[in-house]
Amino acid sequence: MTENAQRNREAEVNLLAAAREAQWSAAAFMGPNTMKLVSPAKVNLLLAIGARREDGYHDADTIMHALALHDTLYLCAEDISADELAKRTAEGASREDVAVGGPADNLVMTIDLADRTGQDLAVPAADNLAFKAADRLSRAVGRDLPEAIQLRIEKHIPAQGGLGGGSSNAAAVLVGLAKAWGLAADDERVADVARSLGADVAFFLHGGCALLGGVGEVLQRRLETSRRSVVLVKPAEGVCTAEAYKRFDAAPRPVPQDVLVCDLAATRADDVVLANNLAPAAEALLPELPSIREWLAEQAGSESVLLSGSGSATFALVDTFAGASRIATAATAHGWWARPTSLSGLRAAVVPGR
Ligand SMILES: C[C@](O)(CO)[C@H](O)COP(=O)(O)OP(=O)(O)OC[C@H]1O[C@@H](n2ccc(N)nc2=O)[C@H](O)[C@@H]1O
Ligand SMILES: Nc1ncnc2c1ncn2[C@@H]1O[C@H](COP(=O)(O)OP(=O)(O)OP(=O)(O)O)[C@@H](O)[C@H]1O
Repeated sequence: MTENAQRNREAEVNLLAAAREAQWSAAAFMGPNTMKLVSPAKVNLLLAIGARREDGYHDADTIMHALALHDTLYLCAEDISADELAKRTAEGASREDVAVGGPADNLVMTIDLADRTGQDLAVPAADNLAFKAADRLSRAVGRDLPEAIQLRIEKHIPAQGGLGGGSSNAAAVLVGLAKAWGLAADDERVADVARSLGADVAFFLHGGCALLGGVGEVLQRRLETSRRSVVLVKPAEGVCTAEAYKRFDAAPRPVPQDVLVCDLAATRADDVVLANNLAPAAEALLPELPSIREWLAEQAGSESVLLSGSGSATFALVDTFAGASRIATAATAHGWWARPTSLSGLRAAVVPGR
């Protein structure tokens, strides 16, 4: 094939992909039963890990703050006939984007994951936290009639960044299905399922800024949110959260007591002194992380820079969005993924007016 023909072939493929995207967006925007959901990222302003418990999890005091950076989800749940369920279940058996769950294998879910972060994240539907959320909620409320759920996830939050993307997607699905299934917004079964899915999921039901205890899933109280800008910088590699905790156990180091006392008493996000005692363990797993932290500290001052959760995203708090954008542009030139954003009061929520 000549170079030109090759280029034309690639252009055709891109056009096809673009047309498919446009078709999906149009369907999503026009479908009367399709809900649009916002699914924000988070950073941990404080992460104070304590002792390892019997179940392998660690006690944790954490202050999480939602970001304006978010994934967008489109969710459509519809009743189907038993024949249709059987047909879709049979078709789905050989497809990675389809998973079947519910108390009577009655729920067939299709997940279309569009990764906009450049990572090309591919997660089989059955492993997607969004599916696990739907499956567990349907069991918790005993929905056993044939049902189909179509979910589109447009990802802007990089995975394995310590930014809680998967957990936030799960929370958004819980919120969307609670609405579709006529559950009260404060139905305890929604909160219970959230806590069962992972340490970070419950936070996203509240969003904004909050102090959490337990293993990071028990809301203690809310803090006044901040309006500061944020720049996120992440190397190509992620950090596996479980690995970071394992490394932490080899040499546990507490957050300094004076910082902990100050943070546990803080009522405003702006008063929180940044601290994360999981950071040394995560940084030991990924040698590029200390270089990113040092580079960011030169740009924004070391007291404003912290690894988020188990990483691999490091964030810096900056006073202006222009400042965050300037640093993000410079970080991109180093080959890192970087985004300017801001702290926000967002939570996992249905976008109204659709
Ligand atoms: C690092 C943080 O993101 C900070 O917000 C969280 O602590 C982790 O939240 P997450 O990703 O929702 O974590 P999960 O999916 O619940 O747990 C992943 C793994 O991390 C470890 N883990 C997590 C939370 C915790 N308090 N103690 C732990 O030891 C466990 O090995 C667990 O198997
Ligand atoms: N909806 C989802 N979005 C992203 N990742 C998902 C999702 N469902 C399951 N995963 C899996 O979870 C892994 C971690 O993704 P996630 O974005 O939640 O990481 P994280 O930012 O480190 O999370 P946390 O801050 O909660 O530890 C991914 O590598 C992927 O295999």
